[in-house]
Amino acid sequence: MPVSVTQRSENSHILELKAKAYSTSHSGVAKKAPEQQVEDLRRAVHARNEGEREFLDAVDEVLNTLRPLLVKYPQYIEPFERLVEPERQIAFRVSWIDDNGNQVVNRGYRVQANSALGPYKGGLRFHKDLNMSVVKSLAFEQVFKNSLTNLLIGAAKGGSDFDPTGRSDGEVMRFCQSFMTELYRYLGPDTDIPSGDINVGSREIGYLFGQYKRLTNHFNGAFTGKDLNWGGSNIRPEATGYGLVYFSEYYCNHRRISLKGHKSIVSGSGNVAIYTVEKLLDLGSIPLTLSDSNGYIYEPAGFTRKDLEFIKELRISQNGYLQQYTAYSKTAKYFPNEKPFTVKADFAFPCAIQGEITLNEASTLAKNGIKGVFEGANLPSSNEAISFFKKNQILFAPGKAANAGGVAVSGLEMIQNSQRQQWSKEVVDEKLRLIMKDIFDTSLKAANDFGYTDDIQAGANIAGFLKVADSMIQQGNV
Ligand SMILES: NC(=O)c1ccc[n+]([C@@H]2O[C@H](COP(=O)([O-])OP(=O)(O)OC[C@H]3O[C@@H](n4cnc5c(N)ncnc54)[C@H](O)[C@@H]3O)[C@@H](O)[C@H]2O)c1
Repeated sequence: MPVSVTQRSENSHILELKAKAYSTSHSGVAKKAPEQQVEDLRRAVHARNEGEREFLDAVDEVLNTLRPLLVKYPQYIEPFERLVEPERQIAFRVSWIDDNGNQVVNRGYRVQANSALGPYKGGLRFHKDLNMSVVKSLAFEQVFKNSLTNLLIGAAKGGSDFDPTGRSDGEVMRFCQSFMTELYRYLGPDTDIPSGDINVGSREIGYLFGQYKRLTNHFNGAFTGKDLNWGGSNIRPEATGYGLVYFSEYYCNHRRISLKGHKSIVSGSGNVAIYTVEKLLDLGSIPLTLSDSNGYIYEPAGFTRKDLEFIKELRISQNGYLQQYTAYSKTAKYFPNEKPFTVKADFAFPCAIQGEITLNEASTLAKNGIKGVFEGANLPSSNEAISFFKKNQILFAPGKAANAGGVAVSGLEMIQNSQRQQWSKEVVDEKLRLIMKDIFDTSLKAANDFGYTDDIQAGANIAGFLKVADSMIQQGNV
């Protein structure tokens, strides 16, 4: 039997035995040294996915930390080789009619990365820059994240290059209906359960679910992130931001530092950023910034709860660009076309989009004395930035662990749906807190077990991988 991550240090001799058994049974096939096999695999993945920069960066990020494990226990090289190839990739035309009667053609995607632990699960994103490489990178990342939640969910990601900014409700609805008319055949409560992501909130989930129900004649839990009235979970909108701050608190406590009374940079101003700021305020921390794709706002004494309520309203209004905040606040400064990572602060919470922290931003953050970077967004830091943080003893929590609260509460929504129940806010929040604690503890233990001390990025990759890989081995070569 493969051993679970939590048993791993006690049973490391079992892994050694399995490694020996594996090398004996594969002695005729695996002639090359494991180091060479891993390097060959890396090259093959790069050649097969040439030009898919985002996807290859995501694979390299994981492989960099898994390499020692794969070399020591080569029985895991084969499952890794299968894991980097998504089980299914769907790309499709989404044709719809805008308010002026014109035809618009967009592209839809769903990448079903891995189902070793359960039905595919992961968000849908509507963003003009979305392409197959980005979707594959996010789906790959989701494999490790979902594994860490311990909720028995597989991994997927999807969306479209449709940009809902400035579109009417009617246009968004017609787009969602056309999108779902193709995607519905790949979904279902035991098959694939999407939720929201950038620009896909409760309005879009409503339109998508409505069309799914019309086409399948089933009212079931094929979506999460639903409205509370028809099967949503309490705390789902807040879950990613709250979970991020809980996770950061556990990491800071471990290093005997505190978020309380310290200043934070937050990027983004969407779902994740807003509830990150809300929870930071609960803890007595001082959030200084928020941003969108046009620039950032800086509130020198930190946002108050009243400021946050204004920002929430701004977001709901269709033209809610962040710049409008300066008409409300006399003290805030707005910096067009800039990112907030030049502001001097103790902690950074990137909560907008992938690739927002490159080596440039990382070194500026370090010069300004940053103590920790906790990712609310998926893949916001480049691989060079991550190495830089680690070399400079800056705490770094990768999104796959730190922002897993969103998918975790989606998993709890699935449980509530199948039981036809709705739990209270307090119950869901407590479960969220425990899940984030468990992810932190599991990642820390895996890091310790494999010689990475408290490197949570390495620990999260190892713990997330081993559970999926062991399950893949048990389920045979499929
Ligand atoms: N919603 C969730 O539950 C969840 C869970 C895990 C991870 N995430 C990740 O968190 C991030 C934010 O998602 P969200 O749900 O808050 O989405 P959202 O649509 O609510 O907000 C997205 C934010 O990103 C900003 N943004 C978009 N493009 C940008 C660009 N090019 N440069 C700078 N800012 C840009 C938008 O202005 C907005 O403030 C994404 O990386 C997403 O994948 C979300």
